[in-house]
Amino acid sequence: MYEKITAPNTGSRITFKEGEPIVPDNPIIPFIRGDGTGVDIWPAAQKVFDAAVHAAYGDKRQISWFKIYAGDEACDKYGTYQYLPEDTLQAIKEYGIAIKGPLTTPIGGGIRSLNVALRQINDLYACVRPCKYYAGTPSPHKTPEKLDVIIYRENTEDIYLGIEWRQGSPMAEKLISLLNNELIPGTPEHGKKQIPLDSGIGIKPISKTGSQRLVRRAIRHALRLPKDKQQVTLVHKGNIMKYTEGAFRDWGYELATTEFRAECVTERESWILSNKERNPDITLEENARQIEPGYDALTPEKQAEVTSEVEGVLNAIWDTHGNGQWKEKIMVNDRIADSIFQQIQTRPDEYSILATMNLNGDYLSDAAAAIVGGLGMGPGANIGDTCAIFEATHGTAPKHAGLDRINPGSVILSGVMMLEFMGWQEAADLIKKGIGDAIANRKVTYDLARMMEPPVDPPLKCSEFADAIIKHFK
Ligand SMILES: NC(=O)C1=CN([C@@H]2O[C@H](COP(=O)(O)OP(=O)(O)OC[C@H]3O[C@@H](n4cnc5c(N)ncnc54)[C@H](OP(=O)(O)O)[C@@H]3O)[C@@H](O)[C@H]2O)C=CC1
Ligand SMILES: O=C(O)CCC(=O)C(=O)O
Ligand SMILES: [Mg+2]
Repeated sequence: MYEKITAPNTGSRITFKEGEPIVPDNPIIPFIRGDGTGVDIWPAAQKVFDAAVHAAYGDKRQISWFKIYAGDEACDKYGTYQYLPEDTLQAIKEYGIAIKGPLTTPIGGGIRSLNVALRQINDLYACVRPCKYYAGTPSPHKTPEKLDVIIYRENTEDIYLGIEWRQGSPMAEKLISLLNNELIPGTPEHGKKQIPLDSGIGIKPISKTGSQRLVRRAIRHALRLPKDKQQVTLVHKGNIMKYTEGAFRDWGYELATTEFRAECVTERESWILSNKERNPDITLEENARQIEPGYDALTPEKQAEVTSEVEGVLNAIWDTHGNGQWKEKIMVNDRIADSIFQQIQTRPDEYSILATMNLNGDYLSDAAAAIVGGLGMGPGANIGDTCAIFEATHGTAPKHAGLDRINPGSVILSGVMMLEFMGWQEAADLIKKGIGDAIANRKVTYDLARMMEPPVDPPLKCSEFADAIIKHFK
């Protein structure tokens, strides 16, 4: 049934029920080694995964690895330009959970990005990237231990839809003409704006369905966190782009206050409720004044809108959320994208889950990883309703490829996420302990070694770091 690969002859498939995996004791898990530093990272990571599963479960549980191909390795095996063979797509679909190393984005035509293609083909709509500090990890930040966030990044639309036209192409010219001559003049709020004729054009679609399914997963995750981390922040640039970024925020709030009404409170609702808790006789108008900066400068219509919002909230949730009950709920708030970049630096402990659209989440996940030690410490998962692919935040880091020096930490921590997703918590915990203790004992690769005080010299090789992690299971 496959053209050039054969599944292991031991083990069985992981299946999904209502978005959750059902995992046998001997699952078959496809893996893609990856390009560039994938040659160094994958063997190191696989060694750690196998050792952890064996240490946690003895012979009772075991992963049967199924090698599948993408990127340069696929071209070697399947032929020129065969970056993403049908065999690979079929195996991922069939076995449900896969893990991969980084893949080079080919320059030129064809598939825009193999990594993005894998996420879109499998509808892996949530890119989940936790950034948590391991004690002893060197960081450019003074208090990196205060950052413990999980980025939930929408993974299929926004710039990932990749709808663009090159400057000067007939389609770009046609579209600009349509926009300048019909659509912009036909929309009074656009005034006399015109698109310069020599523009390239990119389209950034943000759908309600795509936004809400991402936020749904983020809220469900928040429900599983300890009480003090039960918070979801909607990240957007809605002050500028109201119908894409602003809509993402609005749809997020809508979902939180309908589907998760019993479990959630929004930040604004919490202000309204606490105003009344502090002063039970507060008028609706005074309450509105306290939640809306510049209330007195608003038009009477706008003031009436805010007052009616206050009344609506009190009528709807005072009984269920008032008198401090809201403090037990998941707090849903929102922050403007540029502000959240400084907030994770200046007030890192005020955030938990950051739900973002695609591009904002791409930037934010590298930035947050930098605080906790860099791209060598940035794991990730791409999750859909019937499939999940685990992979690091970083790319192929080509200048380090084949030198056995790169930090395999991100792929190893992506494996920890995979084991947790499978419910194999004991094995995941062993790896986390191993990484934490190795770092605390200054057993680190070059990237962390150079930032340590005093620097670690010589640093461990990539393969040696894997051994150090295993040694520190005990
Ligand atoms: N999911 C994926 O597979 C992704 C693939 N890519 C692709 O990867 C290729 C290279 O992209 P590039 O922009 O160079 O970004 P990379 O993330 O590959 O590397 C940039 C730099 O980050 C540091 N770094 C990356 N990985 C690690 C690691 N494991 N341990 C320690 N440090 C690390 C290195 O910094 P230093 O040298 O200073 O130590 C490296 O030079 C491109 O083709 C890109 O499209 C990019 C992102 C994600
Ligand atoms: O696929 C790529 O080239 C880039 C992907 C990326 O940057 C990411 O997933 O964070
Ligand atoms: Mg990225």
